[in-house]
Amino acid sequence: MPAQNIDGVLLSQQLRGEIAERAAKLTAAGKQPGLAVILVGEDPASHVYVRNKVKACGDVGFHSVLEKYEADLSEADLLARIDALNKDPAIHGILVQMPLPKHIDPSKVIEAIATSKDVDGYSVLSAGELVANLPGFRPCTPYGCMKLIETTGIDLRGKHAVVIGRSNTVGKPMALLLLQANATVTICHSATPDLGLYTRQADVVVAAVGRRNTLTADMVKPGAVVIDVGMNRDDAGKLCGDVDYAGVREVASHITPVPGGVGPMTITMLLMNTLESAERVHSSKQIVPGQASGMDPKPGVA
Ligand SMILES: Nc1nc(=O)c2c([nH]1)NC[C@@H]1CN(c3ccc(C(=O)N[C@@H](CCC(=O)O)C(=O)O)cc3)C=[N+]21
Repeated sequence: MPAQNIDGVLLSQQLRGEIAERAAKLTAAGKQPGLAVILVGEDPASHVYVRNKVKACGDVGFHSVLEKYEADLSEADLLARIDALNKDPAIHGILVQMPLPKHIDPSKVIEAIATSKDVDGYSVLSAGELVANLPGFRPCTPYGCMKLIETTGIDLRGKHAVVIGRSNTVGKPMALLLLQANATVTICHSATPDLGLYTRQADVVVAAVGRRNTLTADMVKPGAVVIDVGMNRDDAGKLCGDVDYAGVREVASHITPVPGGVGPMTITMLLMNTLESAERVHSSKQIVPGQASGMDPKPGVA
């Protein structure tokens, strides 16, 4: 029996419905959620993504502002814009679309965003909150992957999850989220000599490599859950993931398609983070030493 398709468009629709309801309550109370999206330069793909994000905001009743700048915008001017948005009470989330032009240091820009508005979850402080199990904004793509995995009903406790890829935006946070859900986690990457050796033992595989056909049917344990974060083009120029969907579908129990899997969920979790920022769900922004709410329940237990 072929794998069940995990439909990221459908799950996004459901979650965006809930987000819209919660947003309407805030708006009625005079606190409409607001997202600012900044785009620098001419990258055509970035223009498409940014347009989708702004449209998604409108669909759930958020206020949004899109600021587009020429590729020669100075780093200082960009930092000044972020500073103004940090202080703007109508804005609860700030997203600076990556990649930035080469003369701008992405790390400087990300760290300039107030942690309370870092809805991408890209800053060092947000990353630290994830590592420490503290409340905070989780990076949208791995956060969305966790929601997709949840729909399969799999209990991750005691399961082996293999993440392929170690980027700061996907692979590393993905591994931490799976770990937090009590999976045993293996991280594989470009220097892993025999990928199949690991993936064949996996109950869950998350592929986030950026190379098509990285995961093929012979590398997958029967019944595994397969999440495809890849965004590549095939020879015909069609969007495809890192997974050989047609082959792996015959072996896995559940699999996400590309497009229509992880991509839409990335935008949905951006909306969720922005909503929770407006609701001030994560109010832990001053970290008080010794009061970390995410302390391990039983200190000393590995
Ligand atoms: N600061 C920042 N935050 C980001 O979250 C961020 C970024 N920079 N830079 C670029 C990447 C890429 N990204 C995508 C989000 C949704 C889809 C998406 O919805 N994809 C659709 C298909 C879209 C199509 O057909 O081209 C899908 O998979 O079904 C894709 C890519 C967010 N990114």
